[in-house]
Amino acid sequence: MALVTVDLPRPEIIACVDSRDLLSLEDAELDPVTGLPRQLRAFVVLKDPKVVVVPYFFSDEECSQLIHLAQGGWNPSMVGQATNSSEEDYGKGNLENALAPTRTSWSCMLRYAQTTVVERLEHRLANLAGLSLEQFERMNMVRYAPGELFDEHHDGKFRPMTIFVYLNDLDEKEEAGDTYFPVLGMSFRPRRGTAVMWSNITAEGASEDSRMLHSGRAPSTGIKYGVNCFFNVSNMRNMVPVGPDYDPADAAVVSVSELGGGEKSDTPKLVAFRLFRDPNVLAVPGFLTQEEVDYFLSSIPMTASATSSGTDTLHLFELEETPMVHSVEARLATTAGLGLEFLAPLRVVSCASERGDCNRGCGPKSVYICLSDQDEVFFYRLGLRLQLSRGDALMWPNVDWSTEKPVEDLRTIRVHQPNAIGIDAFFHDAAIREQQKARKFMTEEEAAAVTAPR
Ligand SMILES: O=C(O)CCC(=O)C(=O)O
Ligand SMILES: [Fe+2]
Repeated sequence: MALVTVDLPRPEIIACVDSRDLLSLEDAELDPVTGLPRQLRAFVVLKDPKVVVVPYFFSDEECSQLIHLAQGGWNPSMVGQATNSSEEDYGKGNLENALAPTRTSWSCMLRYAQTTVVERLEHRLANLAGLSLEQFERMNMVRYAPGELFDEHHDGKFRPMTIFVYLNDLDEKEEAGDTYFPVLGMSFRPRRGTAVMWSNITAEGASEDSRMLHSGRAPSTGIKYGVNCFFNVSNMRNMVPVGPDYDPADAAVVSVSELGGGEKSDTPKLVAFRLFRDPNVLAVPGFLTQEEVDYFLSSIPMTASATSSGTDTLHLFELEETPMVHSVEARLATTAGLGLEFLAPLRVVSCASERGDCNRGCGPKSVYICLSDQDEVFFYRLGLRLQLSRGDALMWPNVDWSTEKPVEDLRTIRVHQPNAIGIDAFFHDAAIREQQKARKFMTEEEAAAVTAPR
């Protein structure tokens, strides 16, 4: 990520920190409602430089949700091309732009407050760091299949603080997959929900603390999931101001299938209706044909059922998996006015009917296509109730680009009717398709079948 300028001596003896030894499950006394310890405990495992470990900082459910949100959104992790960049670029962190053998993991950036859980974690992280929420960068998820790694690097002096949280446990016998600090002589074992926090700058604050060099070492079996929670020197978290939530009774009701007269002709012509100007919410009646709706519904495994109150993925399609999937993807790209290469894999989902639980998606633009006979999507910050029939689509932005910096737009959060099923589609900021094809992505099944040499 960042170039390291100083060569410091490295101790031969390495201290391995297992957060479960610091605080066992029996001692943690988890609250049955939140899944978190009644009292979070932070352990200072090193005084200078200060390194803090917080066991059970995220609950099991919170960890699972983060992994779920990244599904289909994994891109090969990138590194900065330090040799071509100026000191100024490095200082600003404008560097993650190239594939490199020194970083072979996969990454996915979540959106700010993508769900209520994400928003809650953002606040918890800022409290732990003792820094402002505005300095928080979007959560940067990482995934390592066996053999994949992130070699020695420094998170950068433009990031005063890093909190890295492990989102799953590796096999009990697994000794690899740790986070290793060669200059400190310390190694951290991935433990679900455990946070490790350190500062990347010296106490004086002006320069990089070169002792914080670290690597994410490759697991040998199983997949390691984690999330980078970086605090930046600059304000990053810009949000569109939101007013109070609407009551359903005070909202405008629009029947999407009746827009444009509601006739169904033999030669379907797609028309996008703008239902809200700022933010720009579009509705496209009859976006999918009956045949297409049936096809997507038939992808849902018999055993699939929603397991949480939030958005649940029932089936994730591969990119261009079949000619029908490809043609729907291409239609989405044209209608959204964005290139196909930005469109993430389609997911058939069961939708959330509780406020805050619905996944806004990782990208700057979202699409929802109704597969249920009927649904009502309530944008409770816009006061807009949109009645949908099978095949009708909605599109909206998650980010306001009208000024030069991206501003997160939470006005388009929504709820559905209970048990609604549809397709969630997200357009990313990056050409996700090209990137996803640049490296072989190992599925959970493939990863379970391999052991990487250590
Ligand atoms: O995976 C790890 O253990 C550390 C990852 C890391 O340091 C990073 O992504 O910046
Ligand atoms: Fe790092």
